[in-house]
Amino acid sequence: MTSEISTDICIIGGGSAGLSVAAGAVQMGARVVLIEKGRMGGDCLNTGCVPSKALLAAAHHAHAITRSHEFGLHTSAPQIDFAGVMAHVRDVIAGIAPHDSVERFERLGCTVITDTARFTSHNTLIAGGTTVRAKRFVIATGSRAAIPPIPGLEDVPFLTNETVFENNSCPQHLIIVGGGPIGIEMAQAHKRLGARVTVIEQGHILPKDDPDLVAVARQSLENDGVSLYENAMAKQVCRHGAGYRLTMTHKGAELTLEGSHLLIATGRRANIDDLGLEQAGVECANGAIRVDARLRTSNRRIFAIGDVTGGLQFTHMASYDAGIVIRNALFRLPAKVNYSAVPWVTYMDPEIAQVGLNEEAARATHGNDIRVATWHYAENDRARAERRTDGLIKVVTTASGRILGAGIAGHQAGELIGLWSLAISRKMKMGAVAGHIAPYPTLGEISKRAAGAWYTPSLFSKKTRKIVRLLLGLG
Ligand SMILES: Cc1cc2nc3c(=O)[nH]c(=O)nc-3n(C[C@H](O)[C@H](O)[C@H](O)COP(=O)(O)OP(=O)(O)OC[C@H]3O[C@@H](n4cnc5c(N)ncnc54)[C@H](O)[C@@H]3O)c2cc1C
Ligand SMILES: NC(=O)c1ccc[n+]([C@@H]2O[C@H](COP(=O)([O-])OP(=O)(O)OC[C@H]3O[C@@H](n4cnc5c(N)ncnc54)[C@H](O)[C@@H]3O)[C@@H](O)[C@H]2O)c1
Repeated sequence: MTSEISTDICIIGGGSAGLSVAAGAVQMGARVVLIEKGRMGGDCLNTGCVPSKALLAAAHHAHAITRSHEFGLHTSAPQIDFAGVMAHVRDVIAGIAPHDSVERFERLGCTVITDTARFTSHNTLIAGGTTVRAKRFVIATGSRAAIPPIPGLEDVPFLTNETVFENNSCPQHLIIVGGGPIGIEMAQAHKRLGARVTVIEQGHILPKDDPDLVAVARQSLENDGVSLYENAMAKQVCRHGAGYRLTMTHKGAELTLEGSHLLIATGRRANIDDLGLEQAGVECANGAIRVDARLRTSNRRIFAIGDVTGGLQFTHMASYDAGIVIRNALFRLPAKVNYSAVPWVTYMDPEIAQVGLNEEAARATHGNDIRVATWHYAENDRARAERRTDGLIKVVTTASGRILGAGIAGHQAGELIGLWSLAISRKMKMGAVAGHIAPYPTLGEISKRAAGAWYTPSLFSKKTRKIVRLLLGLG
């Protein structure tokens, strides 16, 4: 049976991006059709942020137990029930799922079609037996794991983010190809849950982060016992018994590893195939949908947001993009994206967080006319009390003190980065952060002290001392 629907907005993809537009638009009075071919909630809920953070939470708990003696507490080593850990992961997903469910979106007033969408013309698509005509479309079809051209890989089964959370038994030896956020989070999670773990990275780990922060991450992984091979090239993979044999070159030598499990985490590929983009007049560039600053595609009535645009691939960016689309599509406002204050966090322990420009990027855009202020966790009383003294904050400013970027490697870095995100988006100077009152003893003082450190050279200079002595001399 076929049917036809005419609507205001039709959204393809029920992940973070699509759901954010749908929930906003329908509650603002638009008629919304939402089409999802798989699980509502997309990657973030089912195979991304939520399961990875739930797995990491279990891993960090296990690790904390092993450190109990540092606090004068004596416990035995944690007994890790890997299947139990995975049950916890699934329980966390199940707890959040109702919020992203078909039922909730139908209650909000959306028409939800659970099928695959494909454009048939500039203003029509088909999903299952339904033809949808809409004034505006939003493509939010996300991304999937990109598979690198390693000889032999096409002939062996391997894990990606889509399958790694379905594994119920602890890998004896997990080999991870790719040292980006997925590879590193999964490496630490599995190591702390009892697996032997090896990471093979063609460059250096966490390449999008500041090298000073990455050094903290690398040390932590090495302390945990993760084997890291950086600047290593995987050459060949094959089956070996029930596991895998991987050959790589590293520091000029050829090495062979044998592992029980293989996880590929080498980046993402936008979901643009079989969408009928040609019929819709939507152009792609570099394997992703090309959009302008208003997130419009080459067909001005079709927007694209989230991972499918190949930009910054985070859930918070999917929601941010959704807000821009709502302003453009519903209110006809020419709202444009501004990505100057986008934070991101890798949730290893300690966390690695960045917002705005790191030192290298700031030098590339502002030359050497920048200043860098740092402060170390070891100088923070709360960090000492918690025995979490590894790490630092690094803030980059213009010569006049306008904040360009901040990076934090340390306990709760993800919670601390919000202040800097606000500071950059509000174009604040270091004085604003230096002048605020931070409660004692909190890790938040690290931010204030970094801002204070920025003033140290001028505050405690010969000139200041001269002025103070002069003023005191007045009586
Ligand atoms: C392991 C992992 C951990 C991550 N951790 C974090 C994190 O901690 N923090 C963070 O901010 N980000 C994280 N991310 C990134 C984050 O998950 C993504 O940026 C986000 O999910 C992108 O949302 P999206 O809506 O663009 O795409 P998706 O979530 O991929 O949703 C797209 C949806 O479209 C559907 N679809 C595709 N094609 C069609 C079609 N033709 N018809 C109908 N439906 C279709 C898909 O089934 C899917 O449900 C992580 C990603 C991974 C893989
Ligand atoms: N905490 C978070 O916010 C979080 C967590 C996980 C994922 N994500 C998002 O998902 C995206 C994808 O994550 P990712 O880690 O898969 O991708 P990524 O692109 O960030 O990192 C992939 C890494 O794999 C390496 N690589 C590529 N091909 C290789 C090869 N053949 N051999 C060895 N190494 C190779 C790259 O050099 C790179 O370091 C991230 O960029 C991020 O946007 C976010």
